[in-house]
Amino acid sequence: MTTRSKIIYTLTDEAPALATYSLLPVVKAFTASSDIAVETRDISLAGRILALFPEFLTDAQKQGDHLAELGALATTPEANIIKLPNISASVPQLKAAIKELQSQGYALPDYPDTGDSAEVRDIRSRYDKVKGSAVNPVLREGNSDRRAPLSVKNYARKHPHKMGAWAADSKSHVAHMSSGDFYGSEKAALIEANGSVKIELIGADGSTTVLKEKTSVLADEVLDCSVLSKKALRSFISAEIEDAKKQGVLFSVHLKATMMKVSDPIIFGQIVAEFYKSALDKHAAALQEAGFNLNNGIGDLYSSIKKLPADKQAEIEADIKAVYAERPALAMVNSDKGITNLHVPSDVIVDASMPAMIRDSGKMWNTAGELQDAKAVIPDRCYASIYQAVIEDCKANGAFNPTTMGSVPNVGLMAQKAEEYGSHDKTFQIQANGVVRVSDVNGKVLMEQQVEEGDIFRMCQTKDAPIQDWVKLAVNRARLSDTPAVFWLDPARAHDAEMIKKVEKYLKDHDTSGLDIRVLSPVEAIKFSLARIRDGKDTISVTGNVLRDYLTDLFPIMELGTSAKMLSIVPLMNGGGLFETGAGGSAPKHVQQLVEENFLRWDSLGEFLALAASLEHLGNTYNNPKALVLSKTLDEATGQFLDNDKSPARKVGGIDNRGSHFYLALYWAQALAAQTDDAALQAQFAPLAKALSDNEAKIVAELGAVQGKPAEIGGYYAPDKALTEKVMRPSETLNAALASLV
Ligand SMILES: NC(=O)C1=CN([C@@H]2O[C@H](COP(=O)(O)OP(=O)(O)OC[C@H]3O[C@@H](n4cnc5c(N)ncnc54)[C@H](OP(=O)(O)O)[C@@H]3O)[C@@H](O)[C@H]2O)C=CC1
Ligand SMILES: O=C(O)CCC(=O)C(=O)O
Ligand SMILES: [Mg+2]
Repeated sequence: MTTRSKIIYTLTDEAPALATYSLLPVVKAFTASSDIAVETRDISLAGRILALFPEFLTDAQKQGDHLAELGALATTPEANIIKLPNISASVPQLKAAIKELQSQGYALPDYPDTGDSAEVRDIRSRYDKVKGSAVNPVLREGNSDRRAPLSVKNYARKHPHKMGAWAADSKSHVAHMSSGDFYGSEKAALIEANGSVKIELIGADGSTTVLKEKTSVLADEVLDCSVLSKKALRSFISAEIEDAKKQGVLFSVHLKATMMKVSDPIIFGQIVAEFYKSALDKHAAALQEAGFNLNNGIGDLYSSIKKLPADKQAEIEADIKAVYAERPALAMVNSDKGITNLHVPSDVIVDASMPAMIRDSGKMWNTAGELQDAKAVIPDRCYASIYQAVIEDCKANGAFNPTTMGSVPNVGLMAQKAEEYGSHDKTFQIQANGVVRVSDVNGKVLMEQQVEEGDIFRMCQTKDAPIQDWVKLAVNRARLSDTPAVFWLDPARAHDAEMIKKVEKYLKDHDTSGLDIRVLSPVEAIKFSLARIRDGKDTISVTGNVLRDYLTDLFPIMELGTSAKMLSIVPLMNGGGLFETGAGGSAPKHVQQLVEENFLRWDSLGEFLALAASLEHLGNTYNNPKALVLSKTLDEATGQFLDNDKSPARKVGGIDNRGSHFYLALYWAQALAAQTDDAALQAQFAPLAKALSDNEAKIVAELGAVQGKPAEIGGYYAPDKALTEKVMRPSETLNAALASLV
């Protein structure tokens, strides 16, 4: 007898949420007889907003805080969570979601841009809890192991995606600052004993402002702090705008304004300010009156000026247009709709956008909808140089070849909000010139930074237990896959220098005999890894939190065409499992395509891989042999799925996400019918395998018949459940076959 064990499947946003309407019924039907409960929790942006404001909602509208519940679960050995990508909302997205919910009858307060009353501050601080990357850091109570399983790598070799050719004289390049950035100012401190630290600004006038009263610290953790100078940033941007114009390349900006939700919108805002300087300076007073916020992008200008008189609006719009004539051409997000790189801070996210540029011959889209060489502005030097190294490699050696290239899996440090991605509550835009001091409870100054008004100060924490776990994970991976592992750490950064000492120390806790484990700076590490992948060889990247994010889009996008095909496991430090699906995001473009032509090109391979890993974990932790049979057969089904190339096509006419789920169900049922480890499962699934295979043509036709026409799902952030279910489950024959199982 087994204990009834549970898998939590998360409900998120955009394309993955739509795909769930079709895939989850398959998962539930297949697991129902195996003593496995599959439950859902809503961590969508809309769901998280509703959970914030119970007093504004009717009883029927109220929603519990599922994210907090899962965050607590993630610290227990029982956790078994399948986490799909979710929206990390910028302010414009947050406002759009609020507006949509209000229109659906939820009496939520508006997001307050201005105002300082206690009530306004309370509302703003509640909304700020769902802003940016607010889900992943809560659930990620472990480090990450992201890789392309062999079957997926073999699939990519057999069915290579398109890679744009690279020209040796490509003008594309990365532009970064050479001083005044976070990289240049980083300081670090190793904490000796449990306690807390205080962050204060000592003004040049002698005044003291407490920036953060108390930050708890644990013995042996690494603290670091750094500053990005507003002045240096502005003069860097001004020079790069000139240079882009001179070279005739597109100007584009690549930040992580969603995950770095405090610092990067400010950097983005400064770039907007510099680019549109003449028009913004001229209309400064009117724009202030309209409530325009630079950090929300130039799109916010267009929506805020609607409040101004028509002639003023027209004047501002004309002056913005005139800017485009003087400035270099901007890289476009959507040239048909006139959406530029500087419209919204969440449209161009560095982890996905730089690899896409590299995949597309190093080019980005211009206003005519053509590809053109670009200057990719990544202001801070901490990680910018790795992309320049890839660009140089492609210029010298041409595009990478997916049929022959090796792989770069990643072991990433991320537990307990490690490094930059946990820095938001310790990041401040400085209000006056002076010195920021970080001191302990005895008043001993641990670190200090000279600052000027407008600079961004940030402090990060990296706990020791996660570092030890990360080193262990790296050694295990290197051993299991017999592959060299490289720690990407830069001795010139104060934080990394501390990390190198720890890595050297903790490697001694493991048997590393016969393993090739190195520590290289990011630029050396990427050069080493690139040379090896060109030779068809694999190299494990062992990185901190940011490079984990960047590399797990970069290499998969080059190797597999998309990071959606990645296996993405987070062994939680207290024994549970978090199974992320793919390594990419929630693909907003895909929703648009579904709504316009009832075609969803979302690839759920990441979900299939995560589910197999989750079932295996459940089988082992709850001694449930049926779960192990389900896992093994799901793996076989996924192999078959890849062999027969049943991934969604990109355009109407081929099978889409729903069709791909049908084939997974068919192959999974066939594998269950063929296995002999569990006779009951075999007997149960043989008729389903027969029904699905007998009706293959009919089901594919039913699924195909709906394509090519608009689909109505009744919302973007909070689609209507009944309408969406109808859209996502259009095959009566498939629905009836699945229903026969439960
Ligand atoms: N784990 C998480 O929760 C993550 C969340 N995000 C969030 O996702 C949102 C969008 O981010 P963005 O930077 O645009 O990156 P995305 O990864 O969502 O999208 C970039 C492009 O990648 C392709 N893609 C991604 N996933 C799939 C898939 N499963 N199947 C097929 N194609 C896929 C699509 O390209 P094409 O259409 O050309 O095929 C897509 O347009 C943001 O809110 C971001 O914060 C981002 C990363 C991780
Ligand atoms: O949490 C987020 O906003 C994005 C996460 C992400 O990009 C990743 O983990 O790869
Ligand atoms: Mg990412």
